[in-house]
Amino acid sequence: MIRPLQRLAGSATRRTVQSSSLRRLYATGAQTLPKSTSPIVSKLDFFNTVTGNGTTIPTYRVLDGAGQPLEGAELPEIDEAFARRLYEHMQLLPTLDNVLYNIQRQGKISFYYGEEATIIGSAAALENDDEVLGQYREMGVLLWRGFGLDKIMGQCFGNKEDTSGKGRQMPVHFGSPSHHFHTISSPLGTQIPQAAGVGYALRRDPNRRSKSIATCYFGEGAASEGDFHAGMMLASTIPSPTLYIARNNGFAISTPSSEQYYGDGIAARGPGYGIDTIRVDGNDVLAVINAVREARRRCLTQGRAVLVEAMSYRVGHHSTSDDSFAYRPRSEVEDRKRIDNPILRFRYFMESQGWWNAEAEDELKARLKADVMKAFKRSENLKRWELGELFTDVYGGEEPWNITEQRQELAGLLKKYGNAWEPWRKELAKFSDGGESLMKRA
Ligand SMILES: Cc1ncc(C[n+]2csc(CCOP(=O)(O)OP(=O)(O)O)c2C)c(N)n1
Ligand SMILES: [K+]
Repeated sequence: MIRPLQRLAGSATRRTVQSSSLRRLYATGAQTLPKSTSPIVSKLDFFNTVTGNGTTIPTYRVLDGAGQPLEGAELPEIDEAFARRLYEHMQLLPTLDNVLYNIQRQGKISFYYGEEATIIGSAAALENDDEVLGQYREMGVLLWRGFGLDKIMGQCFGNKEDTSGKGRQMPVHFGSPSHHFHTISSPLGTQIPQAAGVGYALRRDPNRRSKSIATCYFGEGAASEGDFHAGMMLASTIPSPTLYIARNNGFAISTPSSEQYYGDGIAARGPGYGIDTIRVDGNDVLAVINAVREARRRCLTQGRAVLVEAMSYRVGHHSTSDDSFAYRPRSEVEDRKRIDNPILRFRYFMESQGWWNAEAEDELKARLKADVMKAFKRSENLKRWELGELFTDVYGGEEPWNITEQRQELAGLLKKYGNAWEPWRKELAKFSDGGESLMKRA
């Protein structure tokens, strides 16, 4: 009978034999452990930064705050016409923002909000038929692709110009198959794993393989959703040409990014998934163009995902239902507008090239405002879609029984209460917030 102690001694001997044979295997260079390129170290050392030594990931920029090239920076090759096109589109966003914001205050549409150098710079660096899956601040991509102000207004009003949404979506939830712009959905983060699927579909399509990529925009707040990690995992393990652009604008409504994550932003997560990553100054339109062009090139040549984190600051309120001065000082916003304004920075650059002056600025601002107001006035009077459209376009073939039932129920309700609706809507419009607080109480 073997006593426990002897059994232990016996297994210890076996372990010794095993480890010496392992030692021989290692000595001959044989790989017996899961594949890894990790070097072996004998120092007990924990880490929590990507770059090591406690330093954070750098931010790539080419223009300084005064619009002058940084020493050693390579600017993208752009001519005057292209620079003007960039600048006009950047200026168009705040113009639209102001008009739509004021319309909303009169209760005409639900809400609107926007951003500039990151959106226009990235749009300019993509091909117009790259698939785009946005969050809700990427209207500039559509404008860059020629979507047009009438279509923008049409979607916000839900009128007949809104040919894909047919008034069934919230304002600024655009979608346009012909512009390769997938419909925005309100739940945060859903587009992130979907984009990995779109990228994979492109890779499998013989006509689009190595030509088109999927581009996915999201905020640093959305990156806290589980869908972010699911998307990164998918794009990294089932490789696809998917470009992730994280817009880090410092706030997710009232949550500052300092409370959103404890690590080094969103960029630090890329290497964890083996994804090529860069952090770029999102207020430097030329740096964004360079970074996104190179990211796109990598997506296509490697057939793999790339992550770009664009750093900026949300100077506007989150939306028209938000008063951001409740959670950040007005002076902070004013400072950022003054010190780090993406439009102004590019204007300084244009001026230094002799491509822009005060006269051109005045002309542009007047023209953009007139264009936006014209589109707004036209849109206001256009007919809207029938309510019955609520039930179309989801199911092909015969209408399912439950949809028929819902359609009939709505018809009954409209018959009974339809007359009460119009005055109620007018009542709501009298409120400066479009009746939102009243609805909340109801
Ligand atoms: C799953 C989900 N949770 C919460 C919300 C409410 N919500 C809408 S926008 C938003 C903030 C998003 O912030 P971020 O992703 O950083 O984008 P940003 O608005 O700053 O561009 C929140 C919490 C939502 N739409 N979906
Ligand atoms: K954000």
